[in-house]
Amino acid sequence: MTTILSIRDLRKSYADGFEALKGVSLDIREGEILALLGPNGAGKTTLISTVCGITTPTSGSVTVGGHDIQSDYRAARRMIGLVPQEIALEPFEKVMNTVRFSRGLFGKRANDGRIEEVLRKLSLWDKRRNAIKELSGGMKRRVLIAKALAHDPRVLFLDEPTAGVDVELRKDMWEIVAELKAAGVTIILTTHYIEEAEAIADRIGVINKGELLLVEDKAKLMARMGRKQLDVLLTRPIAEIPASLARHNLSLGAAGDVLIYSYDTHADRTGITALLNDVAQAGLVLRDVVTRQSSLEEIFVTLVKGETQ
Ligand SMILES: Nc1ncnc2c1ncn2[C@@H]1O[C@H](COP(=O)(O)OP(=O)(O)OP(=O)(O)O)[C@@H](O)[C@H]1O
Repeated sequence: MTTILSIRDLRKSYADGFEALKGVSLDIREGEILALLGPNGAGKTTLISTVCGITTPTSGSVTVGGHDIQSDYRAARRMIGLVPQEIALEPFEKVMNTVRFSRGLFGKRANDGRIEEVLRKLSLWDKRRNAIKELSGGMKRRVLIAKALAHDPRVLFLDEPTAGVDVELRKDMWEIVAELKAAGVTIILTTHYIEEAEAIADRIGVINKGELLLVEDKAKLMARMGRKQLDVLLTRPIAEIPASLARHNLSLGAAGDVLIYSYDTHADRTGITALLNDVAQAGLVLRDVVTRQSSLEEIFVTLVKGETQ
């Protein structure tokens, strides 16, 4: 698969000396959707801003489609679209003009047919003659996307695209992202919503304190996430797990009164029925059973916590 965006040992120290990126390296494949997860202040926006040429890196390099973002910035920028986190739009400007203007900024020749397509896709066509200030918050977000798409970028960055939007608009956004992917656009989005990453990403990257902790295929992470734990609480502690239960791969809690069973929720059979039968056959009496799901969120929290220790 072709690499469209290559980030090498990217570092960013702000004027006050704060190191927001501590050597991030990442290759992004053409046509994929990568979700970047990270707590507040992790460096997600700094990373996106640097790649998009809004922030200057302290060191390291970034190429987009082979174009260096510093020495060949015009060509690099033309390939990129950015939907920023904050809504910064001219309130009195008309929707159509705002989007037209964005296209012009990238030196692309005017193409109202294309602008119409983009506005229709984002359900903004009926609002094209309205001033920005007459739009709802959700529509303003759509305008931000329309602006970012106006020059037909190959790589689209979405910084928290669905923060504070309603469920319907979130679903619409996901659909738009899926359509763009189908059209071959590479998408990098930051999000705080784990379910958003689950719903639309091909790969997931976790960033914390300026460092990329993990980049992994979502399917693999989901497999990890699919693990569930069943705690079988016993009325009386036991010294060891009976041999008749060996096939269930159980572990025994420290106090000897909990049998811990880990299983895959995606498997056809969880093995719970057989386990509980065997537990009863072994003459053990249950006090309670408790299940616990290890989620992507937990994996994320564990990773981020591990870093701070
Ligand atoms: N201009 C600046 N000068 C100094 N420090 C900055 C500047 N911009 C950002 N930072 C700091 O860099 C760190 C990373 O900020 P950044 O906005 O990249 O985080 P983020 O992961 O996008 O967070 P959030 O999820 O809150 O949007 C933060 O500690 C922030 O305070």
